[in-house]
Amino acid sequence: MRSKHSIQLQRENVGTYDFIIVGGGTAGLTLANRLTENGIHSVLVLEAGAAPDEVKSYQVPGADLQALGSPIDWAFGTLPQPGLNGRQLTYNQGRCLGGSSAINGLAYTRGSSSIYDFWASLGNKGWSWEEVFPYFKKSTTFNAPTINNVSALTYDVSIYSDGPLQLAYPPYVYAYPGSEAFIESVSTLGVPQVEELNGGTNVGTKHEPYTQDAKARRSSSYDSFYMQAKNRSNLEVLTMSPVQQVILQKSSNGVIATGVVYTDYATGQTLNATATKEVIVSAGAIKTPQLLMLSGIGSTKDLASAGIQQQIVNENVGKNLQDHIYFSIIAEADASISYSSLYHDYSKLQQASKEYEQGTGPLTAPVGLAFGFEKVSSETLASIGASAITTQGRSDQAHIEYLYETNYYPNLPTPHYSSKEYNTSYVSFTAAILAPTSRGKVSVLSNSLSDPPQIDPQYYTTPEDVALALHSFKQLRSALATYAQHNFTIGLNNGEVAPGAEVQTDEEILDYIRETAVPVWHASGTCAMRPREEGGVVDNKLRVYGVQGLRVVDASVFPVIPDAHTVAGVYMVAEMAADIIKAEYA
Ligand SMILES: Cc1cc2nc3c(=O)[nH]c(=O)nc-3n(C[C@H](O)[C@H](O)[C@H](O)COP(=O)(O)OP(=O)(O)OC[C@H]3O[C@@H](n4cnc5c(N)ncnc54)[C@H](O)[C@@H]3O)c2cc1C
Repeated sequence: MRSKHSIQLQRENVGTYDFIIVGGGTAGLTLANRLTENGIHSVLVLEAGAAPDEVKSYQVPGADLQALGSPIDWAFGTLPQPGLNGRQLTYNQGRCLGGSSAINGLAYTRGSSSIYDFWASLGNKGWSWEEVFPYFKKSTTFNAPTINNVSALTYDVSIYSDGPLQLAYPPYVYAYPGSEAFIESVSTLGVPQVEELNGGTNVGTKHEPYTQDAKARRSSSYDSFYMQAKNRSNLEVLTMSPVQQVILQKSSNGVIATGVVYTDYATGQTLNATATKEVIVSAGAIKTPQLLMLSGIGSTKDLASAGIQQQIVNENVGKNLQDHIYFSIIAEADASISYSSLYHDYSKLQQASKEYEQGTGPLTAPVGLAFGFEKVSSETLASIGASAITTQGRSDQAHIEYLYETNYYPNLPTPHYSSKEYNTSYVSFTAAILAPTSRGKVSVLSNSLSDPPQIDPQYYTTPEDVALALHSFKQLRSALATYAQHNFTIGLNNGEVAPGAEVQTDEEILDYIRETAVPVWHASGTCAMRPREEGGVVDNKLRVYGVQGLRVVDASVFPVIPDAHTVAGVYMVAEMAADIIKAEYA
């Protein structure tokens, strides 16, 4: 779909704006809203994909996994991963207005204050928790639950405000006993049940709010920031318009970004648009470094091997890729607490759809239903061989996330596709490392946007990451044993079907993890905000080193990945960036 704005733009060939934003995703649409709200600046957003309504079920929280592989997903692939026994993973990223906020798992988590204080300590003045917190708050509205009969549905309304992004607990969890039992089980691991996790202390277990409104519809940046701004006359949004290159001009004052080259899919034309003030790249942590490289900004070796003429040398572009990665222990469970049947019995799915129309039932909630964030003590980190984490300024944060999934997760290998297992239901106990020490890379294969970026996350390639993975597996097994006392699981060994009780030694456990882990899709850090000589691509005002009029605003600027799901941090970065930019052009 093309927006009406795009048709108008095409006809009139209006090509000059104050700001051009590349990518109408999470950060891009947040920024577009804030930069146009004073009515002074004109903004063009160029988005490679369509509007998310192309896949209307994107709005249904419980259909979150169905968006993967659909037309609004880039569905990239990784390079073979040495830490995953050579497996190549699909790497999903949103390709539509709303970007990844339109296809993600909806969890809204800000992370520990110490992460942002750490960002500031890395040479990023202005980014401490105290300074970023108002921007987390500004973007959100929290819709308090109408029923208060669930002990883990707690919240502190003072840390949210009246921003466009809607947050809520799904109606389904009001009456769902499974996640309460999970929270209780995780609390036996030394992870206390807490009232709120988004106020700067990200250690504990509870339900978390989701990016959905009071009627259980997804609130992506498209549904929130874009919908609020879409009729402003100073905002133009072009869908199906991938940017091929940022135009850089050399002058006596240095290199200046003056606009972009983009392809208009509707007409097949390749056009220019001009920015009188700035080009802002918000194409996400995978595509932003790719676009900078295609524009001639990057490492000499990488650009030369791809046949790209270098404009600016920056060895750090695409480096420092950080991500979280999940694995799960899966247990057979009573059908009443599992979503499994929705994946193999269409009558159940149809029933759930009808319930959703009434604002109830399993589709009001995403598949990941309850959370626990463990801060591993320095003593334990030392005893498992992960003490390097403490010396890297990351001792005061959550190191592991525990997540409760109401189905067989990840869905490969999937026993319910075989006839023997057809009617079996499952729940999954999932763990992710939140303080990865491994670092990967995004690079380019050629000088064409048509070639996919080369994604190499390097999961589980450091001893610390492996040690934390093993630790979390053992923690998950004990949590499952507690959970089994509620009689929700079926069968021996607390219902465990994967990997199964025969997997016991560290070597066997690690092999299972390497064979089954999947990304959490939190790609960050590939255009890090840091001093240039310490690995940076942008400064603390998010300006690309060596180029005037060019900024990056998206997950790629995170210098260090937060100990949480990343979307809240992206909204915060975009809110901050908008104020930084508006102050510069006031
Ligand atoms: C499947 C999945 C599940 C996730 N689950 C969660 C979760 O539950 N909670 C959470 O907090 N986080 C989650 N995340 C992560 C979170 O959604 C992302 O970190 C965040 O949305 C990234 O925002 P961004 O602005 O950096 O990039 P995006 O939102 O991905 O936006 C980038 C945009 O740029 C566009 N684009 C790219 N290249 C070009 C080009 N050349 N020209 C024009 N446009 C271009 C893309 O199409 C896209 O719309 C998930 C992510 C995924 C993919």
